[in-house]
Amino acid sequence: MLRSRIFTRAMSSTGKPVLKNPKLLRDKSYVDGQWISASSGKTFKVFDPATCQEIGSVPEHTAADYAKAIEHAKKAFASFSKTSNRERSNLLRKWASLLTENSEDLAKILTWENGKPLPEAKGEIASCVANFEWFSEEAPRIYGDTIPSQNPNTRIHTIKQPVGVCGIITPWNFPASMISRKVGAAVATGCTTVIKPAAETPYSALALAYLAEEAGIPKGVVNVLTTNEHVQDVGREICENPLVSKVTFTGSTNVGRILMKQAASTLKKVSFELGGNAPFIVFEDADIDAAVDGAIASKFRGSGQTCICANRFYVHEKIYDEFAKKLAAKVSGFKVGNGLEEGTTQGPLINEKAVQKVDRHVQDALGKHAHALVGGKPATELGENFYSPTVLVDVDASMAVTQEETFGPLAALSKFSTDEEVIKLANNVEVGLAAYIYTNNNSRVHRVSEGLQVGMVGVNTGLITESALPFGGVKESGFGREGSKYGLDDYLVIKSVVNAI
Ligand SMILES: NC(=O)c1ccc[n+]([C@@H]2O[C@H](COP(=O)([O-])OP(=O)(O)OC[C@H]3O[C@@H](n4cnc5c(N)ncnc54)[C@H](O)[C@@H]3O)[C@@H](O)[C@H]2O)c1
Ligand SMILES: O=CCCC(=O)O
Repeated sequence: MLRSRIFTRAMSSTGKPVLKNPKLLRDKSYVDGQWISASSGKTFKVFDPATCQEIGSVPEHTAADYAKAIEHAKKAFASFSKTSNRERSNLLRKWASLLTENSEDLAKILTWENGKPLPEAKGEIASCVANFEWFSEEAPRIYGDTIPSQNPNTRIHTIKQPVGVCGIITPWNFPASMISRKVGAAVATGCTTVIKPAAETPYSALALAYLAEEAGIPKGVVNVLTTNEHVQDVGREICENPLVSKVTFTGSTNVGRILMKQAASTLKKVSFELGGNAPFIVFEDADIDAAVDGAIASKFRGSGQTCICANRFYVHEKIYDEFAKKLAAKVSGFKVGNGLEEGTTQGPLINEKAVQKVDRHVQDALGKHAHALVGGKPATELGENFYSPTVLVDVDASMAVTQEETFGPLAALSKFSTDEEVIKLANNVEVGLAAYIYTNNNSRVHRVSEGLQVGMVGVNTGLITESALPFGGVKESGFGREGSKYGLDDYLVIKSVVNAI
């Protein structure tokens, strides 16, 4: 029954999504305007996390293959860095409109390899379009300054120039939008790129490369190469190759630490978006129904696998029981299944390891004194990568879920009584990406937002991401801001020109 519904909706009898434009599904890497295999001829397999069926194979590139791509990107930089800002703006606009034209197909590919429900995948593609449009609007406005000198016989002005070749390393949880936020800024500024997508989700990245080619982005500017077993050597190559000027990475804090050490050898510019452990705080004066909706949006998007997902819920003791009951009721109404099936609200996790991590957090909490209002175990009847959306109550700071990012569909609820107490609890972790607060007290909004050690605060909303938002964290969640009016800064260097007259 389940499979037949999936197949009638989006799949052919061969198990591949029915695409209007089959050319979007690429099984080669894109380097210097050519579609290439790995120099060894080796490939690796990619699997659908919902069915565990093979999707296909893509090239298994070595560090030496990436080094060649970096050389091409360096060569392309010589001319691309000299193009006009308007020209680059137009290229980004064209790329954005091709994404819009192909958005249904791109979303299907994304769901197929990542598992998220199709409506969420469509939302992710729309966010890529928004990122490219945003940066196409920023590109013509890269201004320098005229600065009054202390010396009456000297004039100072600054120009902003592209930093150079950018190494881009991205995760599987947003296989398209994490690339678009980085490559959009790179193209806007005149940088060239070598992109390493996650091995779990290479097809969205390759489809973006295909549309870059169609948009007329010059060869060597956008290079996408896939790798799986060589990831550590490739990471080292990107970080240590002297032709690369900047490394931008989204992923886990532990890998961020490795890359930062490696990039230190050539003192590259780095910007890192790393793991989070977002607190979601509901004060006693909050609109409880709105807070429940916000909690669902923040916690369960991507089955809990976004870096800004709420991870720790702190609910005021006066409204705790009501909030918990309402949240559990909504979560029990979720439809868990294959993301390509109509009506699915929760897809699978990316792999078995992810399921094990969620279960470790759940069992640790249950083994202490937490209780499950809903869920609490893997949903093996749906497939090996599914976990039942879970709400736990009576959670406290002794449990792993409050200290580590779960990255899965587990809402863990603790009680608090005072503002000071909850701010302390919220800040008692090493990371600081996002936080959410629900309150109708305006002075509390300011006090608490200012007291939280994070890069982004959602106030009475569980959804904060958009291209206008300076996206990024503090503490061990990394540094640098993507999107927004600041999103180009990491791809530019300021040159000061001092002119004696
Ligand atoms: N801050 C953000 O914007 C953001 C966004 C998405 C994910 N994340 C974080 O990423 C984590 C989940 O994603 P993940 O499991 O893919 O993380 P990950 O760090 O394991 O992988 C991210 C990327 O790094 C690559 N990688 C892994 N080891 C590497 C190495 N030694 N050298 C070079 N590259 C290497 C992977 O192949 C992938 O492309 C979560 O902790 C999440 O919070 C953060
Ligand atoms: O994982 C990163 C979050 C990205 C987003 O919210 O779109």
